[in-house]
Amino acid sequence: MGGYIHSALTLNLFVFQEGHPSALDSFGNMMEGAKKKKVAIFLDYDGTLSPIVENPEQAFMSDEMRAAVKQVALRFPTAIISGRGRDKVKNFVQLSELYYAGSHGMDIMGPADACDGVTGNDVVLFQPAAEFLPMMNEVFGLLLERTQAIQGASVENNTFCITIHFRRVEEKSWHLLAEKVQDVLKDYPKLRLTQGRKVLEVRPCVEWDKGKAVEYLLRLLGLEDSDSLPIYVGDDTTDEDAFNVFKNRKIGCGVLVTRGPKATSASYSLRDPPEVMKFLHALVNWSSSPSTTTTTSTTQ
Ligand SMILES: O=P(O)(O)OC[C@H]1O[C@H](O[C@H]2O[C@H](CO)[C@@H](O)[C@H](O)[C@H]2O)[C@H](O)[C@@H](O)[C@@H]1O
Repeated sequence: MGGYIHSALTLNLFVFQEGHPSALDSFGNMMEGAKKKKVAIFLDYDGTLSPIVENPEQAFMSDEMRAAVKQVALRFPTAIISGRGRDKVKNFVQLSELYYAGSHGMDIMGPADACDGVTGNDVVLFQPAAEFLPMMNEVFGLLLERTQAIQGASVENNTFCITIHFRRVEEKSWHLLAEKVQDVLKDYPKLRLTQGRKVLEVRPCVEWDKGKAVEYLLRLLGLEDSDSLPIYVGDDTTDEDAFNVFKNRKIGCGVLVTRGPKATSASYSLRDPPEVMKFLHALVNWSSSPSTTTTTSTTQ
């Protein structure tokens, strides 16, 4: 019996890898069409640049990863697109050369020197759910209060999104936690509940997600045409919104970070953050190779 299950899993993985080859093994193919194109890089944070850990406050990225992202950002317009609050993810990444889209893309900021006529500090570019801020703070307080009795549960304020973590909650209490969250939301019809990796997330009912944030940044950077090659690397269900933009518009390359087979709209895969780092190094080497003539966006 165990042998059959093992063979079935191996077969599933084989089928997945056929459809979503490794972005490292297929790097040449992936970048073949990119010569003379304007490349832009979009990176998710948790599970992509940093490992998934029990305590979300300790999801640090390594110095090597930071150095790799910095090298990429010096060569291509680069953005971090995260479910975390913008300031929080920026504190983890600690690089000023990047665009940051926090709260699943609902809080977009650019480096001042990349924004017309602005010098000095970072510039907030777009907040499609700005009016929800007081409501989000109110609901954050209620969720903290109503879930505090559940051992291991924690609530994270991600500005335009509230994340309820259950990674450290006993499985038998997951249902109770979900009920408590739904109970709070009954009084807030303008908020909706989504799910990520061992988290529930409360978001405003606005038509905005990581995919919309990527489209916004592509427009801003003048990278919407077929002369561009945007690449998005992410590991979570929320990253599928960005992969779908590429798939529907027939542009770019989506790269899913996963150890096992998953339903995805990405075209390529990588196994874990160490492989993501190798991929970033490959991009840096590729941009420096003599046969590569990349065009840099004028707004970068
Ligand atoms: O869009 P992302 O940058 O991937 O952010 C998504 C959520 O990531 C964080 O939670 C996840 O990582 C934690 C640390 O490894 C882990 O403990 C948790 O179970 C994961 O879901 C972050 O804490 C959330 O706020 C983000 O929404």
